[in-house]
Amino acid sequence: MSDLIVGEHRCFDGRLLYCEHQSAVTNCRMRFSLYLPPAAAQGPVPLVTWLSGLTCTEENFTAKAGAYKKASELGLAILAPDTSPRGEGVADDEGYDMGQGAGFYVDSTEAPWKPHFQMYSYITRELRELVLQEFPVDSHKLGIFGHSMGGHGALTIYLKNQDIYKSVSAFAPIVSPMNCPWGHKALGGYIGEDREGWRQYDSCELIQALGEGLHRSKILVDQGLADAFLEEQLKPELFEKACAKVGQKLTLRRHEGYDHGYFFIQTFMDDHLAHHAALLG
Ligand SMILES: N[C@@H](CCC(=O)N[C@@H](CS)C(=O)NCC(=O)O)C(=O)O
Repeated sequence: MSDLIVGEHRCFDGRLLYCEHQSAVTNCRMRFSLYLPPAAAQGPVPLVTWLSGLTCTEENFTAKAGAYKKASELGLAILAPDTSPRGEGVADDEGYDMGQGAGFYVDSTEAPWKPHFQMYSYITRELRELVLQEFPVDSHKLGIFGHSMGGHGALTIYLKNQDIYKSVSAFAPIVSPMNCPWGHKALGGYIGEDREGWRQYDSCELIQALGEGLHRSKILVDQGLADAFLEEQLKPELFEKACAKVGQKLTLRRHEGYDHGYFFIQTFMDDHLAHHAALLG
């Protein structure tokens, strides 16, 4: 048994693991949860990584998304990391939208964030390699999805690493941090005020820059129309336009009455898992 495991629960005949390790990338202890479906007892299974939104730890998705019944049936493993480095020696901000709980899945270049806030490298390199090494997961069948700040993380990480991730989807993603207050604050703080550097973390910019080089897997995005952040922060129409410009297939579903929270997420979770299972095979 892996010595990363600090808690284990049987769940829909699979294993829900809580894990902890010392990260060389974020320079602190990091926690994540990992669901292994029953099929993982027979051999490597596809893995989807879930990236959570602002204020979340690994626990929000694990306890509130209602994902594991379907993941068990489909034979999908799900990895849910924390959203930032944490601890007393780690920089923080008074606001909920910066610092601990708000890593934005970028590699910081600026003080005071740079020594720990390296979430892009942590997710795409260190954590991925650790999970592949320690658990029965198929390195050729990796997908990524997320919510809000984590939707931004999933879309940008997928677009920058299509050799690694074969499927992507998002719930209420921040599609263009270059065009919303959450993004301006986070990218300005973590990357610095030179907006040229922001383009590498903006899914609308990335998709247009890739153009014909795009992987042609369909992207799935769900958005609630009663989401309080829709107009000021999320702006899915910008991603819709960017995808249309380069011929990227996108299913963007707008749902009357749904807000930004995990009840919205759990309502459409099965569709997202089926989307990933179909693309990962
Ligand atoms: N005012 C909210 C804003 C943050 C927020 O809505 N976070 C979303 C992601 S952007 C979330 O998933 N919150 C935790 C939860 O619903 O379990 C708070 O402080 O919780």
